[in-house]
Amino acid sequence: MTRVLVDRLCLHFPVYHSENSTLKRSMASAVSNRSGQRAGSALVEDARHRVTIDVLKDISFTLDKGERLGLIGGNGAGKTTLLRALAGIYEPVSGRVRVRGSIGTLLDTQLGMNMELTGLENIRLRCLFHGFGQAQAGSIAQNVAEFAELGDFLALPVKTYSSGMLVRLAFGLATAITPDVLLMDEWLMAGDITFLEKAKKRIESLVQDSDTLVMSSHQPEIIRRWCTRLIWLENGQIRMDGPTDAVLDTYLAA
Ligand SMILES: Nc1ncnc2c1ncn2[C@@H]1O[C@H](COP(=O)(O)OP(=O)(O)OP(=O)(O)O)[C@@H](O)[C@H]1O
Repeated sequence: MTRVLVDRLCLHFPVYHSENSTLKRSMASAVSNRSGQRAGSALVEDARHRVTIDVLKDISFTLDKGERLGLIGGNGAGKTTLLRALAGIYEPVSGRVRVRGSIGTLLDTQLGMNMELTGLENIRLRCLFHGFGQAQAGSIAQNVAEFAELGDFLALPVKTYSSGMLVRLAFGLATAITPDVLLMDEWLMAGDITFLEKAKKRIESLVQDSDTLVMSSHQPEIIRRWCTRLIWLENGQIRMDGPTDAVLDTYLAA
């Protein structure tokens, strides 16, 4: 069963809006011609003289149930943007993205979190969103409370949390519900040592239980342990797609 379909996905971001800017003029002059892109550059000037960064260019792949895909590539290659496009946060400029089944995201601590509500209210809201009944919502709330160890803070608005506390809540919540497709960016590293150890154990069991995984990482040992397949992104394009060892060995040797 195909869980994820990405078909000729293209995504770009405008880098400048103002008409009379020195920055815009200097960026535009970096683009060799007005209709296209300079070889090897991500900068493009379109027909309306807007300078944009071409972040993802013609990305196509499918993922079957059970596959664990790692995204690798240098800084700015487009890994996070691709994860966000899979999560539905970014709409494709062209091409399409289809994900079949429930999606769980570990991309950003504030994603899906209402900062005005308390920790407990955020947990209940997420359960409501997933259509869970009261009993299941209660056990998820207990599970998150035990994991996050936030005590009385769970009854306070999330905007009063420190960044480490927010990570505990977001991470606990995101990992309490096992999705069909788990999308995960680099580890959320804003925690203390005890928390990171707990987080590692919890994420390992979530990765095992989710049937399909897409994760971005710069850590070869994590990639080898968790991924069955790798896509190497370079300047927003797929440079290589294949079994983990083959792609990682080529990437590390390059
Ligand atoms: N909201 C945005 N507006 C403009 N440019 C953006 C935006 N988000 C990302 N970019 C650009 O898109 C490109 C790809 O960024 P992305 O974060 O996807 O890379 P990455 O492969 O995840 O990098 P890293 O390994 O450094 O996290 C970069 O050139 C970045 O500057």
